[in-house]
Amino acid sequence: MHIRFTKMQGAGNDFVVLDETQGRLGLTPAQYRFLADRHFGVGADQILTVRPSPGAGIDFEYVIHNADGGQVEQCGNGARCFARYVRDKGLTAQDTIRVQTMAGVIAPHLTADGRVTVDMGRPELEPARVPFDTTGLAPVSQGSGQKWPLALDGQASAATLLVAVVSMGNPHAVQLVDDVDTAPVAQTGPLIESHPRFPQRVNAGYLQIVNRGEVRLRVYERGAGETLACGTGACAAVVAGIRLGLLDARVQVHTRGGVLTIDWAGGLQDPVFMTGPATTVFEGEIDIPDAL
Ligand SMILES: N[C@@H](CCC[C@H](N)C(=O)O)C(=O)O
Repeated sequence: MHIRFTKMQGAGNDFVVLDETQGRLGLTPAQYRFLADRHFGVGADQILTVRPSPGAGIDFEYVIHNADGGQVEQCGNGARCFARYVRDKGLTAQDTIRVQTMAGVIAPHLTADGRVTVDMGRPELEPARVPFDTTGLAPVSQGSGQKWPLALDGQASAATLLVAVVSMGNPHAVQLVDDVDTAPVAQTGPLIESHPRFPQRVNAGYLQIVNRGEVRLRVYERGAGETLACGTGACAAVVAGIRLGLLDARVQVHTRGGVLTIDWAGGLQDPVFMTGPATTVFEGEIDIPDAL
């Protein structure tokens, strides 16, 4: 199969974007993996697919596959790139777009300065709904938040971490670290991602508080490994930091690929807003092998 694609990035989290507004390509998980492969395919953390409106009041459907080929509920940096893509391709003239994802409707807004602000919806903090299995665990309370012990068996040190669990439509485990540069992301990230207490696996965030309005963040993403930035990870980390009493309502999140601004008023019904860049890198065409 021969297809056209657009390569995009948001704060260094990179994407292959596919247009299915005129019909489905029908790609298999192996073909998504091929596109994401940095040696044999195009290379990307996620594949984003644009589909037509699924119903009244919704402008588009936004489908997300991780580099491992699995379909996932949400992608924040991708949402900004999605909005930039549909505008640049002339698929809409709107500044604010209502987009159906697996996790519900989100609303990206293209701002005058070229960035995109996304209403990411409200965070979910109930562990069972993240989902996180708390059986036999006692949380450590701090502020209005909770940290849960997570034993990393298989670690030489048999380390027990303390994680705040948050869903932004997709699951996140956020731990506080003194310095993201020395955090053992490559070692503990895969163990947290596949920890049995997270039945749908999890994105592992490493959060360094700089001050009440500024943090540094690294994320080992479910299905993609460490990325240069994770938008939902930034939202989840700021929500966790605010609940733990460590952060104010507006936070600049420094990732390895750029800065994201996260705003959250702090109530459980309040939506989280994420603002950041969305950039087209190049357009291309590729043959995807049928037998993968
Ligand atoms: N990079 C994303 C998140 C993509 C999905 C994630 N890896 C998951 O499996 O939930 C973002 O910017 O939010």
